[in-house]
Amino acid sequence: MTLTLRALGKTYAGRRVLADVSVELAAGGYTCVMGASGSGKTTLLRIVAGLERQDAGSVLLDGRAIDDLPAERRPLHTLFQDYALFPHLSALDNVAFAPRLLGVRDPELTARARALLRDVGLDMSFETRKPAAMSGGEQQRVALARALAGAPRWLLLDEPLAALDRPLRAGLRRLLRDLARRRGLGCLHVTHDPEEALALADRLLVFGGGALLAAGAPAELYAAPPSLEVARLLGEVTREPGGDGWLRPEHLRLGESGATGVVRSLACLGDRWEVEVEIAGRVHLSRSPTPPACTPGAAVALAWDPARVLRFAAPPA
Ligand SMILES: Nc1ncnc2c1ncn2[C@@H]1O[C@H](COP(=O)(O)OP(=O)(O)OP(=O)(O)O)[C@@H](O)[C@H]1O
Repeated sequence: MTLTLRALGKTYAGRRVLADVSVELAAGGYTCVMGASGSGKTTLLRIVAGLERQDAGSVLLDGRAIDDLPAERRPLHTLFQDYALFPHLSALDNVAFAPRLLGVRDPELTARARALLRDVGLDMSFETRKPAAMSGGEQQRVALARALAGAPRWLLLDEPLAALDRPLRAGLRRLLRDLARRRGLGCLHVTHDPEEALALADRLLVFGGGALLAAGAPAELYAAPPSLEVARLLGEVTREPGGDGWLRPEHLRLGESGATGVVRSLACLGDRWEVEVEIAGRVHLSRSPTPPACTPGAAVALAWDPARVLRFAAPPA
């Protein structure tokens, strides 16, 4: 089902939160939504879910407006950061909740809920456990199984992994991507995390000040962002030594020749190294996968490929 947002607008107490947002999202596509805090991402998701009413524009599924359809009748399911499981129900009963409402009965009901728990990587020991006896990652897996149980056409995800620590996040991210792809499920996923957006999305929407600033393939927007704001949302940038452009830190290399400066600091970030180099009073950031052969205070040179320099028009005054 194609999801179309047509000229959506929303104002809260005289303040415009979304302005004329139009975009068409293909069935089965994985779209991530990024933007600074307060840029209207959650509001957009809530409007699509039917939890909030827009002031202008329309939400359409396969070309048919669903604006008058209450949230529970839309073929969508929303996954929240805080899981929102029913605390008094076991994992199995949480998952069985929607199909039961739809009239599915045992033994089909239990079989279906069990299969879904298995699909999200939870073994039989979870069936009788209630949310309070589960970790955050396990609860989010149950929430995902519950979301899938109603066979939605679109999954709306509002920072679903934000409360989890890094290794858990990576595991759930892969699970989400695999489940969505295997089921041809469309996903609209709000995240602050560029790594998450780059890993999951085949399409990225970037919001700023309630408007759509950029839309495209995440890797392309990372490599060629249309503005400094979009560039920064997707990762760090550092100034071009001696110039007015910008570079991704991994494109600024410590070498034998180039712009010379002094090492200010060195840090190992696990899978990469980060070096701050000061040139003419400005600090530049260089990242590499291998340990740099320098120490703080040493004189070094920075080199870069001019084709990697990002240049942006000055923002409107
Ligand atoms: N019910 C409401 N009443 C009044 N203002 C609201 C309401 N809901 C949201 N807002 C305001 O609308 C703006 C956009 O909020 P929204 O939650 O959509 O932003 P966001 O991009 O999701 O932010 P964050 O990344 O911090 O979650 C914010 O300034 C927020 O304070």
